[in-house]
Amino acid sequence: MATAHVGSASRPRPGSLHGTRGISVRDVPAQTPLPRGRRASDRLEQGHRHVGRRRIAGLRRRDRRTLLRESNVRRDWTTVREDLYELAGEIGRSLDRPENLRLEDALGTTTSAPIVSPIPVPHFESSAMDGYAVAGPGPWRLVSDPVRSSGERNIHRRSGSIGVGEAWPVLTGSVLPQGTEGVVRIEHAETRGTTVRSLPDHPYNPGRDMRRRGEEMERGAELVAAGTVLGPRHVALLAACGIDVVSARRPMSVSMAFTGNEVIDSGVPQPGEVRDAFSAQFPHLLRGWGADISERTRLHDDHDVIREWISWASGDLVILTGGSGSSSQDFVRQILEDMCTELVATSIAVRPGHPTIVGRLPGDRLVLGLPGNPLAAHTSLYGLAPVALAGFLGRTMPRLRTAVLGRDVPPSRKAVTTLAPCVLDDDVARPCAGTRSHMLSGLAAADVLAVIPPEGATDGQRIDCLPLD
Ligand SMILES: Nc1nc2c(c(=O)[nH]1)N[C@H]1C(S)=C(S)[C@@H](COP(=O)(O)OP(=O)(O)OC[C@H]3O[C@@H](n4cnc5c(N)ncnc54)[C@H](O)[C@@H]3O)O[C@H]1N2
Ligand code: MOO
Repeated sequence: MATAHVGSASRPRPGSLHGTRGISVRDVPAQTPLPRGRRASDRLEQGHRHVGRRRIAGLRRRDRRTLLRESNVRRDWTTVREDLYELAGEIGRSLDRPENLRLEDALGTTTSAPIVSPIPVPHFESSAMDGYAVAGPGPWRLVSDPVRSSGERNIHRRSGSIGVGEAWPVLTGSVLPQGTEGVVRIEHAETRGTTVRSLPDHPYNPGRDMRRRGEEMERGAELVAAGTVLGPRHVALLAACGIDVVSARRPMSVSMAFTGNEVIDSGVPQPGEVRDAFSAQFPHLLRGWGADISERTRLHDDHDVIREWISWASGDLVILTGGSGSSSQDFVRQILEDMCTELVATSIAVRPGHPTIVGRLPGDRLVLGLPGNPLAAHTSLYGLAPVALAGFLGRTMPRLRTAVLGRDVPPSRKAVTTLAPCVLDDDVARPCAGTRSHMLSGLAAADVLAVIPPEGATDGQRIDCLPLD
């Protein structure tokens, strides 16, 4: 990972052309021939290897501006993801706040330690069917009457014992009497008076339809690993094993603001207006990745308003959309470059989404400044937000899936990674139409975002893909 700290700035860095307190930038021109076996993305990151997570807190404003001007180079997309994961992990660990949560409050939280079973599973010998517990070959003599439920009486708990030639009525899940050698299902038995026989077409099999203590898991077996996002299925297993309290990290809280005076919330947009294409679904996407939305709001394009909101945003992760460009009216960029104490990226070598800003705000908060262009905002969100959440919560880095590319994609003219909305046809990713960064029709049709490397990819090549859920 490329890390540069202002404090360690005096060390000369290989490959730097010039330095500002040791932080220097060298942009390798895209047309430079690549050494054998190197990818264009290697070149990009190699050229900028000292541009990365850098602490800028405490710098004088002028030094900060110089640093940012020089560091406003495109960082490799994969490296930005790795650096973001690491920074989010640092912040998550520094806050160190696993909590003991009641199981019913734990859904969607992330376990901070492995959870083991306090009991063997199953924890007692029981019948898997309604019928008769028996011992020895049939016929058998019933030694107990069936019991009937009434009130709070738990008839599954009734215990007893049988000997060879004896039968005992059982229910699915009830304790087997001592001496049981097998269970005869009720529909496979004929009962006359106190005599029970197996029907001729269902001969008795000893050992059948019994649930053995510990056959699924031993006591102490791991039920869920540390770092597991507890879903309904995990909660079911934990409940079945008698777990009442789990040690888990609470979800990462997210504050979201959507900027743009031209953005309208409802109805058909007029010329000069756009209909907000983010706020209806971004919070849901984030919740699906394990976040808790603490704030969502629309903000006017007003420097002071945006700055004030960022200062007070309470989320562990602060997300803004729009204003990420470099014009005098793009306040989000100006404010984040001023406020961030550490910057992972001010520009990413990815298309769409290159103006995305990734950094750390005072108060141990992460920030993503997403572009306003609708496809770019989505590709940045899908590419970065799950990584931030995973790092923060101590989960593993979200996996990319792979697919076979369904057609040639030429090298990128700007040596950037392309996130291409693709339809999945079995294992074949076919690029969609309608994927310029202001368009959404390709994304709506797509199943994945194919990660096309800067050098392009050929028909039939296996490539990474970001899932779109
Ligand atoms: N001179 C340059 N201009 C632009 C560049 C560049 O490199 N040089 N980059 C372009 C790219 S790429 C992007 S992406 C955008 C980044 O724009 P901003 O993040 O500053 O966003 P805005 O200017 O506020 O908006 C851009 C676009 O998106 C629409 N928008 C904004 N919010 C929403 C929303 N909630 N729902 C739907 N659409 C939204 C907004 O109306 C604009 O059309 O800059 C390019 N320009
Ligand atoms: O990079 Mo822009 O973010 O292509 O739309």
